[in-house]
Amino acid sequence: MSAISIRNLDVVFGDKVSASLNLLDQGKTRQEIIDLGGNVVGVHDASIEVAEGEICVLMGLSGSGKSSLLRAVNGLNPISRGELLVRDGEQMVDIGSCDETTLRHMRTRRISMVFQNFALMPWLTVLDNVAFGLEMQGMGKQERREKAMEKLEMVGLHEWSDKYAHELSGGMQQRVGLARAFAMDSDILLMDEPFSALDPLIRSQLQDELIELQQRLNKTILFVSHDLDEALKIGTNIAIMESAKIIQHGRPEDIVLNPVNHYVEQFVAHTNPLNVLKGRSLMTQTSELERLEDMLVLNRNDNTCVSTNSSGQVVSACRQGKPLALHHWQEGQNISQLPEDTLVMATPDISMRQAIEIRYRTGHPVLLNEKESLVGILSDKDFYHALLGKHFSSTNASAAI
Ligand SMILES: Nc1ncnc2c1ncn2[C@@H]1O[C@H](COP(=O)(O)OP(=O)(O)OP(=O)(O)O)[C@@H](O)[C@H]1O
Repeated sequence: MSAISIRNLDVVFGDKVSASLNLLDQGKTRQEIIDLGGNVVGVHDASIEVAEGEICVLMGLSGSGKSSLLRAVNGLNPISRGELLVRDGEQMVDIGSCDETTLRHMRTRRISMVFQNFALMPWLTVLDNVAFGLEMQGMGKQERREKAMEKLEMVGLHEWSDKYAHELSGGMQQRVGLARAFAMDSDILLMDEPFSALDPLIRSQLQDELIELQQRLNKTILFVSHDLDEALKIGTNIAIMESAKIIQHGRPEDIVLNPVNHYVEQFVAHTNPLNVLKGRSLMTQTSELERLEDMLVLNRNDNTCVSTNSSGQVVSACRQGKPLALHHWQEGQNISQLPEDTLVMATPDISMRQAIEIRYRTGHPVLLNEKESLVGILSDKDFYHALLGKHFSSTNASAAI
Protein backbone atom coordinates (compact mmCIF):
# COMPACT_ATOMS: atom_id res chain seq x y z
CA MET A 1 0.00 0.00 0.00
CA SER A 2 1.37 3.42 -0.93
CA ALA A 3 2.12 5.93 1.81
CA ILE A 4 2.98 8.60 -0.74
CA SER A 5 1.69 8.64 -4.29
CA ILE A 6 3.02 11.23 -6.70
CA ARG A 7 1.78 11.51 -10.27
CA ASN A 8 3.11 13.85 -12.95
CA LEU A 9 4.13 16.42 -10.38
CA ASP A 10 5.50 19.80 -11.42
CA VAL A 11 6.86 22.28 -8.88
CA VAL A 12 7.45 25.77 -10.27
CA PHE A 13 8.70 28.58 -8.03
CA GLY A 14 7.36 32.05 -8.70
CA ASP A 15 4.46 33.99 -10.12
CA LYS A 16 4.56 32.90 -13.76
CA VAL A 17 3.52 29.33 -13.19
CA SER A 18 1.20 28.75 -16.14
CA ALA A 19 3.56 30.46 -18.62
CA SER A 20 6.41 28.34 -17.28
CA LEU A 21 4.32 25.15 -17.53
CA ASN A 22 3.48 26.03 -21.13
CA LEU A 23 7.15 26.39 -21.90
CA LEU A 24 7.82 23.06 -20.21
CA ASP A 25 5.15 21.47 -22.40
CA GLN A 26 6.84 22.93 -25.45
CA GLY A 27 9.93 20.97 -24.43
CA LYS A 28 11.98 23.89 -23.17
CA THR A 29 14.72 23.12 -20.64
CA ARG A 30 14.85 24.70 -17.18
CA GLN A 31 17.52 27.13 -18.30
CA GLU A 32 15.64 28.07 -21.48
CA ILE A 33 12.55 28.79 -19.40
CA ILE A 34 14.52 31.12 -17.14
CA ASP A 35 16.13 32.78 -20.19
CA LEU A 36 12.66 33.35 -21.64
CA GLY A 37 11.59 35.13 -18.43
CA GLY A 38 9.84 32.15 -16.83
CA ASN A 39 10.28 30.76 -13.32
CA VAL A 40 12.61 28.16 -11.86
CA VAL A 41 11.30 24.61 -12.30
CA GLY A 42 12.11 22.59 -9.18
CA VAL A 43 10.41 19.35 -10.22
CA HIS A 44 9.18 18.28 -13.63
CA ASP A 45 6.76 15.41 -14.32
CA ALA A 46 7.74 13.33 -11.29
CA SER A 47 5.78 10.14 -10.69
CA ILE A 48 6.65 7.82 -7.84
CA GLU A 49 4.93 5.51 -5.36
CA VAL A 50 6.48 5.14 -1.92
CA ALA A 51 5.18 2.05 -0.14
CA GLU A 52 4.41 2.01 3.57
CA GLY A 53 7.49 1.04 5.58
CA GLU A 54 10.03 1.67 2.85
CA ILE A 55 13.01 4.00 2.84
CA CYS A 56 13.00 5.78 -0.50
CA VAL A 57 16.12 7.81 -1.19
CA LEU A 58 16.00 10.79 -3.56
CA MET A 59 19.47 11.04 -5.05
CA GLY A 60 21.11 13.40 -7.47
CA LEU A 61 23.53 16.26 -7.92
CA SER A 62 23.06 19.62 -6.28
CA GLY A 63 20.17 21.49 -7.89
CA SER A 64 18.60 18.37 -9.39
CA GLY A 65 15.37 18.92 -7.46
CA LYS A 66 15.57 16.50 -4.54
CA SER A 67 14.64 18.99 -1.81
CA SER A 68 12.01 20.59 -4.05
CA LEU A 69 10.27 17.22 -4.35
CA LEU A 70 10.69 16.35 -0.67
CA ARG A 71 9.29 19.66 0.51
CA ALA A 72 6.27 19.33 -1.75
CA VAL A 73 5.23 16.27 0.27
CA ASN A 74 4.38 18.32 3.36
CA GLY A 75 3.13 21.29 1.38
CA LEU A 76 6.18 23.50 1.94
CA ASN A 77 6.59 23.81 -1.83
CA PRO A 78 3.82 24.61 -4.30
CA ILE A 79 2.23 21.80 -6.28
CA SER A 80 1.93 23.58 -9.59
CA ARG A 81 0.47 20.63 -11.51
CA GLY A 82 -0.12 16.93 -11.02
CA GLU A 83 -1.10 15.00 -7.94
CA LEU A 84 0.56 14.39 -4.59
CA LEU A 85 -1.34 12.12 -2.21
CA VAL A 86 -0.26 11.22 1.32
CA ARG A 87 -1.85 8.48 3.40
CA ASP A 88 -3.83 9.44 6.48
CA GLY A 89 -5.13 6.17 7.94
CA GLU A 90 -7.51 4.66 5.40
CA GLN A 91 -7.64 7.68 3.10
CA MET A 92 -5.21 9.53 0.89
CA VAL A 93 -5.02 13.30 1.35
CA ASP A 94 -4.41 15.46 -1.71
CA ILE A 95 -1.72 17.83 -0.44
CA GLY A 96 -2.15 20.20 -3.37
CA SER A 97 -5.83 20.87 -2.83
CA CYS A 98 -6.56 20.15 0.86
CA ASP A 99 -7.59 22.99 3.17
CA GLU A 100 -5.30 24.63 5.75
CA THR A 101 -6.69 22.63 8.67
CA THR A 102 -6.06 19.32 6.91
CA LEU A 103 -2.57 20.43 5.91
CA ARG A 104 -1.80 21.42 9.51
CA HIS A 105 -3.12 18.05 10.70
CA MET A 106 -0.88 16.26 8.18
CA ARG A 107 2.16 18.25 9.30
CA THR A 108 1.64 17.79 13.01
CA ARG A 109 0.35 14.20 13.01
CA ARG A 110 1.36 12.38 9.86
CA ILE A 111 4.57 13.83 8.51
CA SER A 112 7.73 14.85 10.39
CA MET A 113 10.83 16.42 8.98
CA VAL A 114 14.50 16.07 9.92
CA PHE A 115 16.86 18.73 8.57
CA GLN A 116 20.54 18.74 7.67
CA ASN A 117 21.39 21.55 10.11
CA PHE A 118 19.61 19.79 13.02
CA ALA A 119 17.34 22.84 13.53
CA LEU A 120 17.37 22.57 17.32
CA MET A 121 16.18 25.55 19.33
CA PRO A 122 19.18 26.89 21.28
CA TRP A 123 17.13 28.26 24.18
CA LEU A 124 15.48 24.91 24.92
CA THR A 125 17.03 21.92 26.64
CA VAL A 126 17.52 18.69 24.70
CA LEU A 127 14.40 17.26 26.36
CA ASP A 128 12.28 20.31 25.53
CA ASN A 129 13.51 20.26 21.94
CA VAL A 130 12.27 16.69 21.58
CA ALA A 131 9.01 17.52 23.37
CA PHE A 132 8.40 20.68 21.34
CA GLY A 133 6.42 19.06 18.53
CA LEU A 134 4.29 17.22 21.07
CA GLU A 135 3.36 20.53 22.64
CA MET A 136 2.21 21.64 19.19
CA GLN A 137 0.05 18.51 19.10
CA GLY A 138 -1.56 19.71 22.35
CA MET A 139 -0.11 16.99 24.59
CA GLY A 140 0.10 17.76 28.34
CA LYS A 141 3.46 18.64 29.92
CA GLN A 142 4.02 15.49 31.95
CA GLU A 143 3.05 13.15 29.14
CA ARG A 144 5.17 14.90 26.55
CA ARG A 145 8.22 14.96 28.80
CA GLU A 146 7.85 11.23 29.44
CA LYS A 147 7.50 10.52 25.76
CA ALA A 148 10.45 12.76 24.86
CA MET A 149 12.57 10.96 27.47
CA GLU A 150 11.59 7.60 26.00
CA LYS A 151 12.74 8.73 22.52
CA LEU A 152 15.97 10.16 23.95
CA GLU A 153 16.64 6.76 25.49
CA MET A 154 16.00 5.19 22.11
CA VAL A 155 18.84 7.23 20.57
CA GLY A 156 21.08 6.79 23.63
CA LEU A 157 20.92 10.40 24.88
CA HIS A 158 18.73 10.23 27.97
CA GLU A 159 21.60 11.36 30.18
CA TRP A 160 21.88 14.55 28.14
CA SER A 161 18.29 15.63 28.52
CA ASP A 162 19.08 18.78 30.57
CA LYS A 163 21.83 20.03 28.28
CA TYR A 164 21.52 22.62 25.53
CA ALA A 165 22.23 22.03 21.85
CA HIS A 166 25.58 23.86 21.89
CA GLU A 167 26.86 21.43 24.55
CA LEU A 168 26.39 18.48 22.14
CA SER A 169 28.49 17.30 19.20
CA GLY A 170 27.02 17.42 15.68
CA GLY A 171 26.26 13.69 15.74
CA MET A 172 24.49 14.02 19.09
CA GLN A 173 22.48 16.98 17.86
CA GLN A 174 21.33 14.99 14.87
CA ARG A 175 20.32 12.16 17.22
CA VAL A 176 18.18 14.70 19.05
CA GLY A 177 16.69 15.65 15.66
CA LEU A 178 15.88 11.98 15.06
CA ALA A 179 14.37 11.59 18.55
CA ARG A 180 12.23 14.67 17.93
CA ALA A 181 10.97 13.28 14.62
CA PHE A 182 10.27 9.83 16.10
CA ALA A 183 8.51 11.39 19.13
CA MET A 184 5.84 12.78 16.83
CA ASP A 185 4.70 9.23 16.06
CA SER A 186 4.01 10.30 12.52
CA ASP A 187 4.02 7.54 9.92
CA ILE A 188 6.10 9.46 7.42
CA LEU A 189 9.53 10.98 7.95
CA LEU A 190 11.02 13.44 5.48
CA MET A 191 14.78 13.65 5.89
CA ASP A 192 16.73 16.27 3.97
CA GLU A 193 20.40 15.25 3.90
CA PRO A 194 20.24 14.67 7.66
CA PHE A 195 23.73 13.21 7.98
CA SER A 196 25.73 15.15 5.43
CA ALA A 197 27.18 17.62 7.95
CA LEU A 198 28.65 14.79 10.03
CA ASP A 199 32.02 13.13 9.82
CA PRO A 200 32.10 9.75 8.05
CA LEU A 201 32.27 7.52 11.11
CA ILE A 202 29.38 9.20 12.96
CA ARG A 203 27.48 9.33 9.70
CA SER A 204 27.85 5.61 9.18
CA GLN A 205 26.75 4.93 12.77
CA LEU A 206 23.65 7.08 12.37
CA GLN A 207 22.81 5.34 9.10
CA ASP A 208 22.95 2.00 10.95
CA GLU A 209 20.79 3.41 13.74
CA LEU A 210 18.26 4.75 11.26
CA ILE A 211 17.98 1.37 9.54
CA GLU A 212 17.54 -0.31 12.91
CA LEU A 213 14.95 2.21 14.12
CA GLN A 214 13.06 1.98 10.86
CA GLN A 215 12.91 -1.81 11.11
CA ARG A 216 11.61 -1.51 14.66
CA LEU A 217 9.11 1.29 14.09
CA ASN A 218 8.20 0.62 10.43
CA LYS A 219 8.08 4.26 9.35
CA THR A 220 7.93 5.36 5.75
CA ILE A 221 10.98 7.48 5.08
CA LEU A 222 11.69 9.80 2.18
CA PHE A 223 15.38 10.60 2.45
CA VAL A 224 17.39 13.08 0.38
CA SER A 225 21.04 12.36 -0.28
CA HIS A 226 23.64 13.25 -2.86
CA ASP A 227 25.73 10.26 -1.89
CA LEU A 228 25.02 7.01 -3.72
CA ASP A 229 26.87 4.93 -1.12
CA GLU A 230 24.48 6.25 1.52
CA ALA A 231 21.51 5.65 -0.78
CA LEU A 232 22.63 2.07 -1.50
CA LYS A 233 23.10 1.39 2.19
CA ILE A 234 19.80 2.65 3.52
CA GLY A 235 17.43 2.72 0.56
CA THR A 236 14.73 0.14 -0.08
CA ASN A 237 14.37 2.02 -3.36
CA ILE A 238 16.31 4.86 -4.90
CA ALA A 239 14.94 7.59 -7.17
CA ILE A 240 17.64 9.37 -9.11
CA MET A 241 16.96 12.95 -10.14
CA GLU A 242 18.56 14.97 -12.90
CA SER A 243 17.47 18.47 -13.97
CA ALA A 244 14.19 18.35 -12.02
CA LYS A 245 13.20 14.91 -13.33
CA ILE A 246 13.24 11.43 -11.85
CA ILE A 247 15.29 9.58 -14.40
CA GLN A 248 15.58 6.20 -12.67
CA HIS A 249 13.70 4.58 -9.83
CA GLY A 250 14.46 1.10 -8.56
CA ARG A 251 16.05 -1.19 -6.05
CA PRO A 252 19.69 -0.48 -5.14
CA GLU A 253 20.95 -3.51 -7.05
CA ASP A 254 18.96 -2.53 -10.18
CA ILE A 255 20.53 0.92 -10.14
CA VAL A 256 24.04 -0.50 -9.81
CA LEU A 257 23.53 -3.17 -12.45
CA ASN A 258 21.50 -1.20 -14.98
CA PRO A 259 22.17 2.53 -14.83
CA VAL A 260 19.88 4.18 -17.40
CA ASN A 261 22.35 6.75 -18.66
CA HIS A 262 25.81 8.20 -18.30
CA TYR A 263 24.74 10.45 -15.39
CA VAL A 264 23.72 7.44 -13.26
CA GLU A 265 26.70 5.44 -14.49
CA GLN A 266 29.00 8.17 -13.19
CA PHE A 267 27.49 7.85 -9.72
CA VAL A 268 27.71 4.07 -9.84
CA ALA A 269 31.33 4.17 -10.98
CA HIS A 270 32.26 6.03 -7.80
CA THR A 271 30.55 3.75 -5.32
CA ASN A 272 31.50 0.59 -3.60
CA PRO A 273 28.74 -1.78 -4.70
CA LEU A 274 29.94 -4.87 -2.86
CA ASN A 275 27.26 -4.75 -0.16
CA VAL A 276 24.52 -4.28 -2.73
CA LEU A 277 25.45 -6.70 -5.45
CA LYS A 278 24.32 -10.28 -5.02
CA GLY A 279 26.14 -13.35 -6.22
CA ARG A 280 23.28 -14.20 -8.57
CA SER A 281 23.82 -11.07 -10.66
CA LEU A 282 27.50 -11.68 -11.25
CA MET A 283 28.02 -15.44 -11.10
CA THR A 284 29.37 -17.52 -13.92
CA GLN A 285 26.50 -19.86 -14.67
CA THR A 286 27.01 -23.60 -14.45
CA SER A 287 26.26 -23.95 -18.16
CA GLU A 288 29.25 -21.70 -18.92
CA LEU A 289 31.72 -23.87 -17.01
CA GLU A 290 34.17 -26.03 -18.87
CA ARG A 291 33.62 -29.79 -18.65
CA LEU A 292 36.35 -32.34 -18.24
CA GLU A 293 35.02 -35.85 -18.70
CA ASP A 294 32.02 -35.88 -16.33
CA MET A 295 33.34 -33.08 -14.07
CA LEU A 296 32.89 -29.30 -14.05
CA VAL A 297 36.12 -27.30 -13.97
CA LEU A 298 36.21 -24.51 -11.39
CA ASN A 299 39.83 -23.54 -11.73
CA ARG A 300 41.95 -24.77 -14.61
CA ASN A 301 45.24 -23.60 -13.05
CA ASP A 302 45.11 -25.95 -10.10
CA ASN A 303 42.69 -28.38 -11.66
CA THR A 304 39.85 -27.91 -9.16
CA CYS A 305 36.72 -29.74 -10.29
CA VAL A 306 33.35 -30.82 -8.94
CA SER A 307 31.02 -33.57 -10.00
CA THR A 308 27.26 -33.29 -9.87
CA ASN A 309 24.53 -35.90 -9.96
CA SER A 310 21.67 -35.99 -12.46
CA SER A 311 19.73 -33.29 -10.57
CA GLY A 312 22.69 -30.92 -10.57
CA GLN A 313 23.63 -31.42 -6.92
CA VAL A 314 27.34 -31.25 -6.16
CA VAL A 315 28.38 -34.64 -4.82
CA SER A 316 32.15 -34.40 -4.68
CA ALA A 317 35.09 -32.14 -5.35
CA CYS A 318 38.76 -32.62 -6.01
CA ARG A 319 41.94 -30.71 -6.71
CA GLN A 320 44.66 -32.35 -8.78
CA GLY A 321 42.88 -35.62 -8.27
CA LYS A 322 42.80 -35.37 -4.46
CA PRO A 323 39.43 -35.02 -2.66
CA LEU A 324 38.45 -31.56 -1.45
CA ALA A 325 36.00 -31.02 1.42
CA LEU A 326 32.64 -29.32 0.78
CA HIS A 327 30.96 -27.01 3.27
CA HIS A 328 27.48 -25.41 3.31
CA TRP A 329 27.60 -21.78 4.44
CA GLN A 330 24.52 -19.95 5.71
CA GLU A 331 23.86 -16.28 6.40
CA GLY A 332 25.00 -15.46 9.93
CA GLN A 333 27.77 -18.08 10.03
CA ASN A 334 31.15 -16.65 10.95
CA ILE A 335 33.26 -16.66 7.79
CA SER A 336 36.54 -16.38 9.70
CA GLN A 337 35.79 -19.76 11.28
CA LEU A 338 35.26 -21.61 8.01
CA PRO A 339 37.76 -24.40 7.46
CA GLU A 340 40.51 -23.31 5.05
CA ASP A 341 41.08 -25.12 1.76
CA THR A 342 37.40 -26.08 1.49
CA LEU A 343 34.85 -25.54 -1.26
CA VAL A 344 32.06 -23.48 0.21
CA MET A 345 28.49 -23.62 -1.09
CA ALA A 346 26.15 -20.68 -0.49
CA THR A 347 22.89 -19.28 -1.83
CA PRO A 348 22.93 -17.02 -4.92
CA ASP A 349 21.60 -14.21 -2.69
CA ILE A 350 24.93 -13.96 -0.91
CA SER A 351 26.37 -10.42 -1.05
CA MET A 352 29.53 -10.00 -3.09
CA ARG A 353 31.32 -8.76 0.03
CA GLN A 354 30.61 -12.01 1.88
CA ALA A 355 31.55 -14.07 -1.18
CA ILE A 356 34.89 -12.27 -1.43
CA GLU A 357 35.53 -12.92 2.25
CA ILE A 358 34.83 -16.62 1.71
CA ARG A 359 37.14 -16.70 -1.31
CA TYR A 360 39.84 -14.99 0.78
CA ARG A 361 39.38 -17.44 3.64
CA THR A 362 39.22 -20.67 1.65
CA GLY A 363 41.31 -19.89 -1.40
CA HIS A 364 38.62 -21.29 -3.73
CA PRO A 365 35.71 -20.08 -5.85
CA VAL A 366 32.33 -20.02 -4.12
CA LEU A 367 29.68 -22.45 -5.32
CA LEU A 368 26.12 -21.13 -5.53
CA ASN A 369 23.30 -23.57 -4.95
CA GLU A 370 19.61 -23.10 -5.47
CA LYS A 371 17.27 -25.85 -4.30
CA GLU A 372 20.36 -27.98 -3.79
CA SER A 373 21.56 -27.74 -7.40
CA LEU A 374 24.60 -25.86 -8.56
CA VAL A 375 23.48 -22.77 -10.50
CA GLY A 376 26.81 -21.00 -10.78
CA ILE A 377 30.13 -20.10 -9.23
CA LEU A 378 31.85 -16.91 -8.16
CA SER A 379 35.49 -16.98 -9.17
CA ASP A 380 38.19 -14.32 -9.25
CA LYS A 381 37.02 -13.04 -12.63
CA ASP A 382 33.55 -12.30 -11.18
CA PHE A 383 35.06 -10.60 -8.14
CA TYR A 384 37.27 -8.38 -10.29
CA HIS A 385 34.26 -7.41 -12.38
CA ALA A 386 32.38 -6.34 -9.25
CA LEU A 387 35.34 -4.41 -7.84
CA LEU A 388 36.11 -2.68 -11.11
CA GLY A 389 32.50 -1.78 -11.86
CA LYS A 390 32.43 -3.86 -15.04
CA HIS A 391 29.15 -5.45 -14.08
CA PHE A 392 26.77 -2.95 -15.61
CA SER A 393 27.72 -3.79 -19.15
CA SER A 394 27.96 -7.46 -19.99
CA THR A 395 29.76 -6.56 -23.22
CA ASN A 396 32.61 -4.69 -21.55
CA ALA A 397 32.61 -7.23 -18.70
CA SER A 398 33.74 -10.06 -20.91
CA ALA A 399 36.12 -7.81 -22.84
CA ALA A 400 37.81 -6.53 -19.71
CA ILE A 401 39.31 -9.69 -18.30
N1 LIG B 1 11.94 28.27 -2.72
C1 LIG B 1 12.57 28.34 -3.90
N2 LIG B 1 12.41 29.42 -4.70
C2 LIG B 1 13.02 29.48 -5.90
N3 LIG B 1 13.80 28.52 -6.41
C3 LIG B 1 14.00 27.44 -5.65
C4 LIG B 1 13.40 27.28 -4.37
N4 LIG B 1 13.78 26.08 -3.84
C5 LIG B 1 14.58 25.49 -4.79
N5 LIG B 1 14.72 26.31 -5.86
C6 LIG B 1 15.46 26.03 -7.08
O1 LIG B 1 15.04 24.76 -7.57
C7 LIG B 1 16.14 24.04 -8.12
C8 LIG B 1 16.26 22.71 -7.43
O2 LIG B 1 16.70 22.95 -6.09
P1 LIG B 1 16.69 21.86 -4.95
O3 LIG B 1 17.05 22.53 -3.67
O4 LIG B 1 15.44 21.11 -5.01
O5 LIG B 1 17.86 20.91 -5.44
P2 LIG B 1 18.59 19.77 -4.64
O6 LIG B 1 18.74 18.63 -5.59
O7 LIG B 1 17.91 19.49 -3.37
O8 LIG B 1 20.00 20.44 -4.40
P3 LIG B 1 20.97 20.41 -3.11
O9 LIG B 1 21.57 19.04 -3.06
O10 LIG B 1 22.00 21.44 -3.44
O11 LIG B 1 20.15 20.75 -1.91
C9 LIG B 1 17.37 24.92 -7.94
O12 LIG B 1 17.59 25.62 -9.14
C10 LIG B 1 16.95 25.88 -6.83
O13 LIG B 1 17.60 27.13 -6.97
